[in-house]
Amino acid sequence: MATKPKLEIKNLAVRYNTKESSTLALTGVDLTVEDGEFVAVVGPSGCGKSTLLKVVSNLIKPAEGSVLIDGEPVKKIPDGVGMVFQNDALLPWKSVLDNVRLPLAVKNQSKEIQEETARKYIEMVGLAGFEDFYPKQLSGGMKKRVALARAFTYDPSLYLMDEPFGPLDAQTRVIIGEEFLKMWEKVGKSVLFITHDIEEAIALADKVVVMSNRPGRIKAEFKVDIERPRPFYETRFNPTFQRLQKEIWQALAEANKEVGSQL
Ligand SMILES: Nc1ncnc2c1ncn2[C@@H]1O[C@H](COP(=O)(O)OP(=O)(O)OP(=O)(O)O)[C@@H](O)[C@H]1O
Repeated sequence: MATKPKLEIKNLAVRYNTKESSTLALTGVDLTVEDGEFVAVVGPSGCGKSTLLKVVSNLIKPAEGSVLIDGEPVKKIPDGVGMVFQNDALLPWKSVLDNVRLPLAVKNQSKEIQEETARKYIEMVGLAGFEDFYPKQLSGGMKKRVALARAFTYDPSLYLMDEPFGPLDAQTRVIIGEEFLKMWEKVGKSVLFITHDIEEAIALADKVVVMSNRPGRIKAEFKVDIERPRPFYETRFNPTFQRLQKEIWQALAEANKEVGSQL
């Protein structure tokens, strides 16, 4: 029997209304994330990628269409959804260990479980030995690792990620991407991942979705038929990767040329 998709977005339209203006940010968006699937979304700046995540996390309401998680319409910030955003804030007054165990403290798990789980993920992101450090003592890349460890500690069934490696330099991006991919391949949860980086999208995802200029629509979808586990960096020398890279560049170039309706 086919399992229900983790996330189903149907005929979604989103409009930002102010006293002076009304902006159609998304229109006719259909997108599915299957259970355990990693979907990356790329698209021109301002095409509505962040808006899409905000609707899924119920931070804004759509003008039309529906968002279903596990077949149920989203009515509040859904349980079991973990968010990692570009400028993910750690609590500056809490140590690395306390930041990472926070989601379990909120869930009232025992102190032993909190510590054991948090230490496991701190080690997995390569920060063993830094448990008692405070955020101000860490580099940008290390803070990002702490944020990822915290997301994994929360253990959501659906990850919503908006440019999670955004502020990092190119080399750190690759290192963190590698760590993240290894961790994700172990847990295998559903992910909706926004990025402007085509190579990152192909290296990570099962499916890459290209959005058009505003108002954002789905322009094309590409299945990434590259076996797992994948080496995050070396994957880019795989012929399938290179073919996809070319096709996605072309789709994006066309999407960039399209002049969308401004209303
Ligand atoms: N709060 C808001 N009020 C009015 N318009 C908004 C608001 N937030 C976003 N927009 C508009 O909606 C459109 C989509 O914005 P969004 O941030 O979703 O794009 P994006 O694809 O994530 O962009 P980028 O890649 O540059 O981060 C843009 O034209 C933007 O100006």
